[in-house]
Amino acid sequence: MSRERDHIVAIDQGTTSSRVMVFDAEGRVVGKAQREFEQIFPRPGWVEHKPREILTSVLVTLTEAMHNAEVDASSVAGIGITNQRETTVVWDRKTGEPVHNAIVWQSRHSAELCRHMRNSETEKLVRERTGLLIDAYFSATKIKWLFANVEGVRERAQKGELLFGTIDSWLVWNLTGGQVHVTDITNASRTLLYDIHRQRWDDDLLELFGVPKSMLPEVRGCSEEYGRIQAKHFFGHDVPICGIAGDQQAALFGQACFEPGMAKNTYGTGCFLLMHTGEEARISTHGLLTTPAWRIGDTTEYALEGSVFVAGSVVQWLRDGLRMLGKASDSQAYAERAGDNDGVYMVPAFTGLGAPYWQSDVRGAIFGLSRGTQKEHFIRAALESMAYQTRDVLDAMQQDAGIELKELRADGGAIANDFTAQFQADILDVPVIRPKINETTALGAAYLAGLAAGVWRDREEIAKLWALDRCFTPQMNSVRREALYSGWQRAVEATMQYRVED
Ligand SMILES: Nc1ncnc2c1ncn2[C@@H]1O[C@H](COP(=O)(O)OP(=O)(O)O)[C@@H](O)[C@H]1O
Ligand SMILES: O=P(O)(O)OC[C@H](O)CO
Repeated sequence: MSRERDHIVAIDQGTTSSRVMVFDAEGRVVGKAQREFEQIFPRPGWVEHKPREILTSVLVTLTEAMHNAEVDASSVAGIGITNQRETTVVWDRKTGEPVHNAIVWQSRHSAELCRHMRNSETEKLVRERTGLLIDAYFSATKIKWLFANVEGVRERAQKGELLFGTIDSWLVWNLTGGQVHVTDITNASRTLLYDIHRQRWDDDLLELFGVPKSMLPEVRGCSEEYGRIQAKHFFGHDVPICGIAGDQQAALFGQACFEPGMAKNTYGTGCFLLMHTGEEARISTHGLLTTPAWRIGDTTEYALEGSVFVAGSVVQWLRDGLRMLGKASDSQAYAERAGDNDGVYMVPAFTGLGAPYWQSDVRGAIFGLSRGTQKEHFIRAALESMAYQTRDVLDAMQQDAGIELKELRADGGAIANDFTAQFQADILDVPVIRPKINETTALGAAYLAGLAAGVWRDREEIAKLWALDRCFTPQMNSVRREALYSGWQRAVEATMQYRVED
């Protein structure tokens, strides 16, 4: 067993599971554990989690991962946390008891409330200060929903009895025994309450959403010590928690996208394309979000983000909902067998459309069915939808940033699929490159913690650890590419004609 402090533990608290990974100083995974937890769907389009179950899943996987790694807790220099962003927890500052389930990022609880809040003035204010837009995706709308719908919550918050946090805050508060109520800039920036330019909670936005400042966490950088995990949770060692970032920003860091113009796309439940834009916060005019990439020391860097709500989860739906697949990876063979899409397009707008459309009251649709349509075409259309949605956001991003992408660094469960990766390269006409370590989210959190703990010296050292698994180069001719993509654009147009009440 190693005695030097040269390991870093990363907690990756995701939408469907909690994962913990133990990394060594070469950035290699030496142990890991993962646990799924309950997804609660109280109504169509609504998603909730139990905050205490999330905490338990983290504590259990933390122990399991350390056992699997066979390293002593005394060799761990620090813990990094990365998390599903925007998901909202409100709890009692004395007892730690949540006032409600966590309201999850994709959930449409606050969609109607957002419709009432939107006008040219509020939209301008929000866009200029936060880089976001008024959508049920973001935390402040979920807090407002809790105030309006859960008895006594607004009053208790006004009396200073309650705390708010995204999942990182909830975890740090609990892991430190209720001592530390913090978040980092990347998570704060997704609340709709944080001015990303001045880098502080914004009084006008607090007033707009009716949120008392007393319930908000202190906002810190991404790579510094926030507090120490209680020894009882970590084999008797109170190791520092010294890295925090939202999962998509952590993946950007884990992919070593450190230069302006570098971009990564993570194909998980949803799909999140982030392009590093340097120290400049560019406000999008094409339906994208502006978001801090990280703050390290006194330097804040920014990214443009295209958030797609449904990507890998369309494959989960084929597997669990339609029972068309035994396992997600079987989708590749079906798609290849189909040969082409046979004119079939699937628009998986299960919880509305995110970037660049931002239409919460549309739902999924499938087009181009004929008597000859087979299961293979259906599955292929589902996989192709991830690539088309990515093209939608990349086209918008290239216009916003004025930068032509040279390559796309890809990660996440669904890009393990070679068909998807190749088709993505073809539809973008840009090489898609997959790193050896596909778990870049956890890796990013580990790097941020490891920089603070002194395991890695600087980003140059980290960039050298990035290693290629496979590069998918575009093979499709441009006539076919544009014909396919124009079919997709017509399918999206038609989907947006059919509105539901949400
Ligand atoms: N080989 C595959 N082909 C296509 N989709 C896949 C494949 N493997 C996993 N997926 C999809 O990827 C998602 C899991 O990716 P992951 O990065 O673990 O997601 P998250 O972090 O959002 O929970 C699931 O939605 C699953 O359906
Ligand atoms: O948990 P993931 O990987 O689906 O990511 C969720 C995003 O952070 C939501 O903004």
